[in-house]
Formats: sequence, structure tokens, C-alpha cells
Amino acid sequence: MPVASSDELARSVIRRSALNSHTDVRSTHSAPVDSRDPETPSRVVVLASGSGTLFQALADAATGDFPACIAALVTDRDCEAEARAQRAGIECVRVTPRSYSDRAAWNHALTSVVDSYRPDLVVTAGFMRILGPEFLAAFPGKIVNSHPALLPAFPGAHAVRDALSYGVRVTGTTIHIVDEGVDTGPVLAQEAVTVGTDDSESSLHERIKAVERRLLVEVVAALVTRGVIIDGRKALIP
Ligand SMILES: Nc1nc2c(c(=O)[nH]1)N[C@@H](CN(C=O)c1ccc(C(=O)N[C@@H](CCC(=O)O)C(=O)O)cc1)CN2
Ligand SMILES: NCC(=O)N[C@@H]1O[C@H](COP(=O)([O-])[O-])[C@@H](O)[C@H]1O
Repeated sequence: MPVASSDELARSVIRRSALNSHTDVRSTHSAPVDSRDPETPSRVVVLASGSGTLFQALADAATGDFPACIAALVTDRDCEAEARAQRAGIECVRVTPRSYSDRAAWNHALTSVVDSYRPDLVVTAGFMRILGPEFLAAFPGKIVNSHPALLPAFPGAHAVRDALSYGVRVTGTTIHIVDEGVDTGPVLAQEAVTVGTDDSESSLHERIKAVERRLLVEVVAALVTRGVIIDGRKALIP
């Protein structure tokens, strides 16, 4: 399955008919009443920029008894995640910043492409771009990120390297709601990973990713079936 450009997709995309009402991941104080037909899986769009092993974990889970399907992979660059999507038969669209006049135009195109898949949840899984206000407003409380550190420690694009450089003995992963800050959104789940004395950035990151792949699948399943209650900095999956 070829990787479509956002322009090609814009020409070809046919907005899907509204799905059955689904579990809505609300950023409110009341957990959603799940009126979605349990037989209709929720729709997840994954954003990625790299090797795509987290995307692969979600795609693999979705082939089994899983309450969500992966509606599409969206990338910002040529990356291994795209080949994974093609092998899995999952639609893939690349929205490249350099194809647009500025960041806002890129963010607008990204928002349109992702919205065309009518996601119940958007997962950034190694997506190395900061999502802008238009994107965040389009999917309020529905964007989830996996970060390879125990936030608020080591935010940003180089968390594993920064943790090693600092000399921490324990790091880990954080799954959080994405907000307008960078890695500042309410925390949904965390798990610690011990730093070995002989760890390199690569060896440590691989061990963190092994935890992320399991935790992300668990959290996505919980979110689409039970929703989330966001109250200030607290995010609770009931
Ligand atoms: N509005 C938000 N967008 C995103 C968040 C977030 O918390 N809020 N998380 C990121 C993922 N991420 C950490 O988990 C992250 C990714 C990238 C960067 C960063 O500084 N990117 C640079 C460019 C990097 C590059 O292109 O090589 C940039 O975008 O200018 C920081 C944190 C997903 N989006
Ligand atoms: N700050 C964002 C960030 O560093 N995200 C990290 O990119 C990796 C993607 O792995 P993958 O490409 O193998 O799925 C994951 O470790 C994820 O936490």
C-alpha cells in the first residue's frame, strides 16, 4: 500500500460516514457513557517519525481481540514506521513540514488529514514534532503520547540521552495526555526502568521501549473502553 501524500489524500479521501456513537475520550469531569456498539472498535490514528515499534505493537494488538482498530498511520518524514504500516495493510499518509509555507500551514494539513479518519484517539508514538493549537483543539483530550522518561524529568526530544548524561539510576516511561506544552500533559501511566551501569543510550532505550510497547497497548485499550476523566493535572481512567 503506497504512502499517500497529504495532497493525494485530500483529493481522494471520502469522509467516512459517521461511525456508531463511540466511547468519547472527554476532557470533562464526567466519564463518558459508553454508548458505542461494543462490536464496533474505536478508531485510533497513530503519528510516528521513526522505527515505529510502538506503532507495530498497536497494529499487532489490533489484529486480535482488541477494542480499537488502527485507522491510519500519519508521519512527518520517510521512516521505517511507514514500511510497517504498508506490511500491515494500514493506510499511511506523510505530511512533511517542508511541503508547507510555515508551521501553521503544516499543522493545518496534519489536522485535516488526521480528522479525515475520524479518530476516537490519536497516539503520538515517536512523533518528533510539536503539535500546534489547531491540532490540539481538533482532538481535545484525545491525544496520547508515550515519552521515554519519568516526566517531569527529561522532557523533550532526547530524553534517554539526557537521563544517561544526568546519571540517574532509574528512569522509565510516561504515557500522558498531550497538551499545549511539551510533555506537560496529565499523566495516565508510568513505569520505571533501571539504568544499568553499562547501558548505552541505545541499550537503555530498547529496554524502555519494551515497557512502552506493553504499557501503550494497555492504556489505549483502557482509554477507548473506559474513557478518561481529566481534572486539572489529574487524568483518571475509571
Ligand atoms: N503539543 C505537543 N506536541 C507534542 C508533544 C507534547 O507533549 N505536546 N509530545 C511530542 C513527543 N515528544 C516527546 O514525547 C517530543 C517530540 C519532539 C520534540 C521537539 O523538540 N521537536 C522539534 C523538532 C525535532 C525534529 O524534528 O527532529 C520541533 O518540533 O521543533 C519535543 C518533544 C509529540 N508532540
Ligand atoms: N519525545 C518523543 C520521544 O522520544 N518518543 C519516543 O520515541 C520512541 C519511538 O520508538 P519507535 O519508533 O520504535 O516506535 C519511543 O521510545 C517514544 O517514547
